[in-house]
Amino acid sequence: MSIKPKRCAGILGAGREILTTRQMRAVEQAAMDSGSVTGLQLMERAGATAAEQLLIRWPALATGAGAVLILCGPGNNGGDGYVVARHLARKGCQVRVAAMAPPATRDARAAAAEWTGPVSDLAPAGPGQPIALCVDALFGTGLSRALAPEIAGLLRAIGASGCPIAALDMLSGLCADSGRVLGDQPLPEAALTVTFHRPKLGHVLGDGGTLSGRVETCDIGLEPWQTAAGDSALLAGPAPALLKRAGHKYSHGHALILGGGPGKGGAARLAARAALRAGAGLVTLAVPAEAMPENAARLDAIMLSTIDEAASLAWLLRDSRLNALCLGPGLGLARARALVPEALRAGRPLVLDADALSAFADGPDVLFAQMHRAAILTPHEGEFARLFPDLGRMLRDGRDKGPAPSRLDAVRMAAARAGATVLLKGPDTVISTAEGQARIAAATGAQAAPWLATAGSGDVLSGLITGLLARGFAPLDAAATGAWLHAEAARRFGPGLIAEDLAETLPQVFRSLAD
Ligand SMILES: NC(=O)C1=CN([C@@H]2O[C@H](COP(=O)(O)OP(=O)(O)OC[C@H]3O[C@@H](n4cnc5c(N)ncnc54)[C@H](OP(=O)(O)O)[C@@H]3O)[C@@H](O)[C@H]2O)[C@@H](O)CC1
Ligand SMILES: Nc1ncnc2c1ncn2[C@@H]1O[C@H](COP(=O)(O)OP(=O)(O)O)[C@@H](O)[C@H]1O
Ligand SMILES: [K+]
Repeated sequence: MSIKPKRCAGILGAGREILTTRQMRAVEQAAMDSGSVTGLQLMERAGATAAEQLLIRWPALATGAGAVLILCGPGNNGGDGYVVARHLARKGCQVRVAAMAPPATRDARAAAAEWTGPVSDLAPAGPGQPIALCVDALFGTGLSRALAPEIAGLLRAIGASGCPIAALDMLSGLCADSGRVLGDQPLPEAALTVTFHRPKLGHVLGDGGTLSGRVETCDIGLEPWQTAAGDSALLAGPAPALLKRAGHKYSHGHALILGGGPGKGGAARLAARAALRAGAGLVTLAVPAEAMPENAARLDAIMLSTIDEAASLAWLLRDSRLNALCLGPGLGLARARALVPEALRAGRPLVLDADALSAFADGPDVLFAQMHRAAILTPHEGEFARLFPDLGRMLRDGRDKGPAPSRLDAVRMAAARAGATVLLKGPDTVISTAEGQARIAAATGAQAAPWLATAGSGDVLSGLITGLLARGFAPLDAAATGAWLHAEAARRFGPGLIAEDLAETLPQVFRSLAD
């Protein structure tokens, strides 16, 4: 069978589809049903391209300098492993294959039959034998339950020995649909995961964002059948219209940030500054009268207004140029209970965060009953669990069986229930509209931005999204672009970041987009 080398790319790329296992199988099935390719040919392409990636990352293997241990499972993931073994051996690598069970699918049996070297049991394959690389071909998208303790233990021992692990398709033990580790056995971190056609949810969500290591996505010729996947979650990225077009300040919108009482104004000021830096033409911060002196002393480009009660908000909103609102950061629970219904009644695009969410923890349905489609809720995990206790439990409770429910499943259900767009914050921020259109802003793996775990960074995110809403972005685009900008600013600034730095780094991010 002649195989041409295929194109491979890292995981990132705005707008990239991230597939579920079911979607991946649908694409594969559509390709096979077309008669253009067989399952065995796909396996051959997968194994060949994976072997190529391994040699790009560890070129010394081809000199025979160290042995490669390939652990093969019973399914097609194991089948890929036998193909990798053959290609690596052909390139001069010292290859050892260990199987946990005989191949159990037709394609895996055919791939195993073409591997002419010895195959040992898994047990003696553990540490003690010097190996330069371990290829994990135990389980991929077919993982249906937790790894047996001895298998997880073997992977951990290999990881602890310092030997890098390269996973084929998924690190074994990780649920491909949620990125959650099935069961309670810890897994080591892979140095590299080579996946096929498209990244899977399990590479970016949950533990998968870290445990997958660097993810290389390789083309195996399935592109013509991608449509069989249907609608997918997309990776968040900068919306095409992010750079400002010509116009005066009012053509870029006027954001209204509702702030709280004296001594508690930092969060709302952070949000207001972020809204302005995101490009809103004007930003007004509205606070109670007693908080005016404090805010007036701290603000210049941001305008100030007094709002003491719901009636004064209603009066202010008679100005229809105030086209996006932000309620939550530093607002205070009582003020949130008073102002959120009035803000929602105006029907304008708005962000509800922090206190504007917690204020309704006792009766989330009351909040949802007032919701409209231009609203965006931006809870962190704690706020999410307060508003959607059953979904919070669904994410917290351990799972032995796959597929485990993912953060994306949870946010989709939450958005449908709330009747609004919901953005669930975390290193793997997930966003869904009420209709289930989804985006993932992954700040994990090569795109990690751990510096975002700092007080006030969520307030900045609310402000960024509000600024983009003021500029006229649709809620899903505002949320996804805001989350991407937030993480991108953090990545650019790097270690030492505090919340104030995020908005100040935005000009650099915008400049890089203009280049
Ligand atoms: N889709 C594509 O386009 C392409 C897919 N390709 C490759 O195929 C892979 C998917 O293959 P797959 O469906 O055969 O599943 P796989 O991951 O090998 O495992 C299933 C086997 O494991 C078993 N098993 C499960 N969990 C277990 C556990 N905890 N402990 C013990 N056993 C467990 C399960 O048994 P069962 O659950 O039935 O009891 C079954 O026997 C995919 O990841 C990619 O590498 C490429 O070749 C080409 C293109
Ligand atoms: N480890 C991390 N990696 C990437 N992003 C993170 C990490 N931890 C937190 N974040 C992001 O930082 C922000 C924190 O928001 P939040 O929890 O509301 O904090 P605060 O209330 O202090 O502003 C969210 O946008 C979240 O996605
Ligand atoms: K694997």
